[in-house]
Amino acid sequence: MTEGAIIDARDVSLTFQTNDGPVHALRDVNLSVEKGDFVSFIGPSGCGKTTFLRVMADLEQPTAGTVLVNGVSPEEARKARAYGYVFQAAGLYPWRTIGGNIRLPLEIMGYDRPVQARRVKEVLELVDLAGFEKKYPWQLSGGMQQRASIARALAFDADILLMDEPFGALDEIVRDHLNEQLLALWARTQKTICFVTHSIPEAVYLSTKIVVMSPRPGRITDVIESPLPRERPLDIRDTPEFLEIAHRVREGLRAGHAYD
Ligand SMILES: Nc1ncnc2c1ncn2[C@@H]1O[C@H](COP(=O)(O)OP(=O)(O)OP(=O)(O)O)[C@@H](O)[C@H]1O
Repeated sequence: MTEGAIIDARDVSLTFQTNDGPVHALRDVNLSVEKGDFVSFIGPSGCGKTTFLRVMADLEQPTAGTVLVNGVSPEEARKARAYGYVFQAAGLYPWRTIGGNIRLPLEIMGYDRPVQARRVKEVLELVDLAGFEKKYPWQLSGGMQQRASIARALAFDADILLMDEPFGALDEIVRDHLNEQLLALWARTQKTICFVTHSIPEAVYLSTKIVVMSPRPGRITDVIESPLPRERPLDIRDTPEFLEIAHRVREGLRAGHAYD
């Protein structure tokens, strides 16, 4: 295992057996994520980004290779509640309040009520939703709902946050705002974040490490260590350094594209 790695993937392959034959979702994926990294996975549809996140979260089993999370298997890491997972859609239960949604995993795990109440308050503050505990999801905007789902993923105070295109369905202005807030949250909590996106500017703005993937079979074609400072105002996107990284990501995507 690489020294200091919080996630270590070695020669990971995953083939789905389907009625139309095998689908090679991942082939020979090697990746090391350090504690406190913000890693984005970018690549065309079907290149295995979600599959890789699901392998880390113990929701899929690789066909070959090994993955270690905090030095143990994904299954052991899941049982130790090493990660929170944020999905593409906010996925909040409409019949529960925002507080009730965030509390649900804590209720299931049998946390004491005062602990539940304290955690709900803390995570709502972290995502700037203090005071919205008693609202229902439909009373919140799409961006606020997505923040509530991030709060739910933070409820266990897991070290690792796995985020699968959480802002994909939101308009650009809301997305910019959430990107800024996510960076602030990351700085405050020192979490390790793995983030799937289709957006080059989003990947470059957020990440310390950008993983470029290509499809058929899904594999990593480039890993870019970002030289940008960790503190990033939105207008950093107009700087030559930013544009240079964006250019390299674009080249990586182009090189890996099959055009079929
Ligand atoms: N459970 C499954 N059974 C069969 N094939 C699957 C399964 N899950 C994913 N696949 C296939 O594996 C490949 C990778 O899928 P995956 O969802 O990981 O891609 P992705 O890069 O996240 O795509 P997108 O950007 O569209 O979300 C695709 O060809 C997909 O059809």
